[in-house]
Amino acid sequence: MRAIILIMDSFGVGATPDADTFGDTGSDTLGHIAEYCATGRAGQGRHGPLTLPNLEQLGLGLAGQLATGKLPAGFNPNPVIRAAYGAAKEASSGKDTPSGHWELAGVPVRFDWGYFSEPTDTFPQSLLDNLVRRANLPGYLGNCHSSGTVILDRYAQEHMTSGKPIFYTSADSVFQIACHEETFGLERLYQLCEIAREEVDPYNICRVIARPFVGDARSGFTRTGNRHDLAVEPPADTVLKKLVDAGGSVIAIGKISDIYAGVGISQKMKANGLDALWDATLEATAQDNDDSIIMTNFVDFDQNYGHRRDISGYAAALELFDRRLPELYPLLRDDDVVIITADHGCDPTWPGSDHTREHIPVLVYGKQIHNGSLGIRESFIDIGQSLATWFGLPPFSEGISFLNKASPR
Ligand SMILES: O=P(O)(O)O[C@H]1O[C@H](CO)[C@@H](O)[C@H]1O
Ligand SMILES: [Mn+2]
Ligand SMILES: [Mn+2]
Repeated sequence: MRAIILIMDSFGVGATPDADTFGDTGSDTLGHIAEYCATGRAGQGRHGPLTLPNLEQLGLGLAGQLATGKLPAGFNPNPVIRAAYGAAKEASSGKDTPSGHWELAGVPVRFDWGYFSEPTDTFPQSLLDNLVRRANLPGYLGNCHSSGTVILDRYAQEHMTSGKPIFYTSADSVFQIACHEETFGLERLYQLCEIAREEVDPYNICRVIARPFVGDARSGFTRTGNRHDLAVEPPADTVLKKLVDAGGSVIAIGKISDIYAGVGISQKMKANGLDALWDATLEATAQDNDDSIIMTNFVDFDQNYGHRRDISGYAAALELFDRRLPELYPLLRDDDVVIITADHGCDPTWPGSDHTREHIPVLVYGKQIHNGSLGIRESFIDIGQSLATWFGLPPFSEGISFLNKASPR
């Protein structure tokens, strides 16, 4: 038996009851994209209503309706349903990527991460001094909150001439370092991030992220697929770790391995871009790998469209994802389950550039699945608990399974 878990990074389906504590009441990644499409306000590079026929059959529109009370614009109120569908609230205190991923693997993050919250002069001087000394740097640029593309417009040229790395953060518990792959060097950036990982540990920071880029002032600067996240380890055993400990395997595609700090991962497949991530997912699913979890993070939704507040881009990416989905079906076996979900929201119509506190969709497809509503799930932990049940692993102390133990072939 296998579980194929597809994380549509940042694809929320409507604000949770606790969204007010995050300033996110009314945010709705799916609902707002659908509304903008339906009213002709998402027409760059695409046109018309948001068209996701395959996800609709898995209950996406109804999951949105469960979360918000309102069917997303353009969705059929009575679709043919081929899956179990629901929407889940988050138990973790943050709305960041690791919290979301760890929680859906059974391990919520109830402690508070450390944050660098000052908008400018953001990082403690002693941290900056230690980095300059230990990595032998000529200084640094940034030292502020910023979107990762905006900060390149501001500092990339100066970085190239001075050799000073760009340090920045966001509302997340992150220390991000942007450097030019050629002038600064990719390996040197990774080494700097290793040092930074050690230096931010006392501040309880979840991730150090290498954000390499290429280009020049004339042709513009672009970030590359060589991003690398150095996360701390999950605070308890995830369902991935439980499966590997029991002799199964976990195939991590895209940034999944980074997010779980490599813990509970048997094999990594890197891929850059939605199509390449789909190709890798299909390749892994086509292999004979019984007793395994295949897990893919589709980061583009978040990184290229959600944070960039690019509504048309997000809609087009969803439509591409939906078009590729049917390629998965012929590769599935009778004792496989597919779970399509997310880790938080990132409503591209929302002010600012950060994540939004939202329900995630929980779409569950497989021959052994009873189609129909799973309702509102109290936490993402239900996904991890369901996987523990499915694979016959030791259960988590909380979370309610929506799966039965798989009947093997
Ligand atoms: O603006 P960029 O660099 O894409 O940063 C985004 O990516 C980081 C990690 O997900 C978050 O801090 C978020 O703000
Ligand atoms: Mn994320
Ligand atoms: Mn993000």
